Amino acid sequence: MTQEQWGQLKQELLKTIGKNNYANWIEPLELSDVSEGVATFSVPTSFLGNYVSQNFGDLILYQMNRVAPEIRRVKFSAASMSGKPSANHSANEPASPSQDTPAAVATAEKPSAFDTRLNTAPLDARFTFDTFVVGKPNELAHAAAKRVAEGGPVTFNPLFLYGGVGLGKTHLMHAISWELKSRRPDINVLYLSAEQFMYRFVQALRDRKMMDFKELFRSVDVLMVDDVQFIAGKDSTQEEFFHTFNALVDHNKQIIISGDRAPGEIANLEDRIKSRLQCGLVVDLHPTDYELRLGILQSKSEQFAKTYPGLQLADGVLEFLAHRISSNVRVLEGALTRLFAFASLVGHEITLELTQDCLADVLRASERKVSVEEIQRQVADHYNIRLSDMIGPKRLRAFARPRQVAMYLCKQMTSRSLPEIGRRFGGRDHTTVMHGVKRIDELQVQDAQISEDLEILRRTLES
Ligand SMILES: Nc1ncnc2c1ncn2[C@@H]1O[C@H](COP(=O)(O)OP(=O)(O)OP(=O)(O)O)[C@@H](O)[C@H]1O
Repeated sequence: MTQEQWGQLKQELLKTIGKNNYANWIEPLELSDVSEGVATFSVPTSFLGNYVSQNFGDLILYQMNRVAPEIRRVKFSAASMSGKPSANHSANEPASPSQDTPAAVATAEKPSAFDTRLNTAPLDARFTFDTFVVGKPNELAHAAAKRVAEGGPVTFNPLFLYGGVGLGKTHLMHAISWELKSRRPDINVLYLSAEQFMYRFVQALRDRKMMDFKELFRSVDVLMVDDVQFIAGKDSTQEEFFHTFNALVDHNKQIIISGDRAPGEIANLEDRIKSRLQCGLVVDLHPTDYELRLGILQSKSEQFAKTYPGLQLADGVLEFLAHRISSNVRVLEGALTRLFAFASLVGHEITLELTQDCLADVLRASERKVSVEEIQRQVADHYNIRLSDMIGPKRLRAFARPRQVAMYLCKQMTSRSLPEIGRRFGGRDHTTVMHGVKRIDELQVQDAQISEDLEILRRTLES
């Protein structure tokens, strides 16, 4: 197992356990040695080693075995790779006790993993309903998740949550799980990613423990499977998933599934599974809008204020970020974390200027590239006129005003020069464009309708 192979394998792990778990638990691992069938990882603390070993140890071993079948064990050692002492140990101290994850050979002597418990990814303690900010784009998904989390009679089965990257699917699933566990500690809730399902299934096949596997999955009261698109194209796993699904539904057990798109749109997913997934309630998490982003930023900055007491946040900073970072919530959160950490380091109030400095790269990356054509199309739509009339020579006010609005937006939202914009508007001169831009600049303060139009158009174009 080379460092390069480990690097590739980490990417697999990222897909399996999600970005949050990955960043917390896998990223800090350093592969320090592979010899005599044992892969040793250096970890910064024995706590981390312990945790990774318990929760991800066999997953790591399984993944490693795909490229290096000779590895029988993975070991997590709190001594650093370079031989330097770790934070907790002096150079002369022996390395802290490492935590070994037994390989298939060793597990054979132990009680089967299926007899004890499932080694699934742990729930993130921060992902609760309390910390989930609700807005228009996610209110339906939130309401459905809340309903399921009440643990009452099963009304829709399955609940299928879908949406783009970083929009809160995993957060909602963990929240359901936390809530169910606190309301009904007696019931058996199982949360896992679709890849973990596959991994368990493959392991059961390999260890000839299919009966245990089936029993275990059929004994849960609530089954949650995250990122179901992963099993697309994996025939035997799909087959097993289908049977598990049916057995649970037959016994009126709640199932909650998430995916990156609607069931019908997942390529290479068997039709019978698609149709089962569509049987219950299918709800999607829409891309965030400005208000939701602002709400999330406000809620997160209140939490940060507790970590960094005394740190001042200037007015307008959150609004600026909500306006400028329109990608997913993960990016938004990351930006805020960085901003607070940076400001506390330099001991400075978080001003707009500091924000622009500190987050220059994030802001640049999330600059939405809007084209002149897009703007023209949207504006024509908005004013209900034909595109050709807007671009063409007619001077009627009904066309001239929208034309000026479109020119203004092109100047604001693209990097095109005035002559270039002029060319795209039927070969007009750059002074005409300049005049139009100036006129709209004036009008947006005097005319409430124009300023509202601009706001709507900007938002549509940015989303
Ligand atoms: N409405 C929300 N309120 C508060 N935090 C949110 C909200 N939506 C997303 N987040 C946060 O954004 C981050 C990404 O969310 P999550 O991991 O649930 O996304 P996901 O939809 O599962 O993405 P992926 O498809 O990448 O797995 C998490 O830290 C989560 O807490």
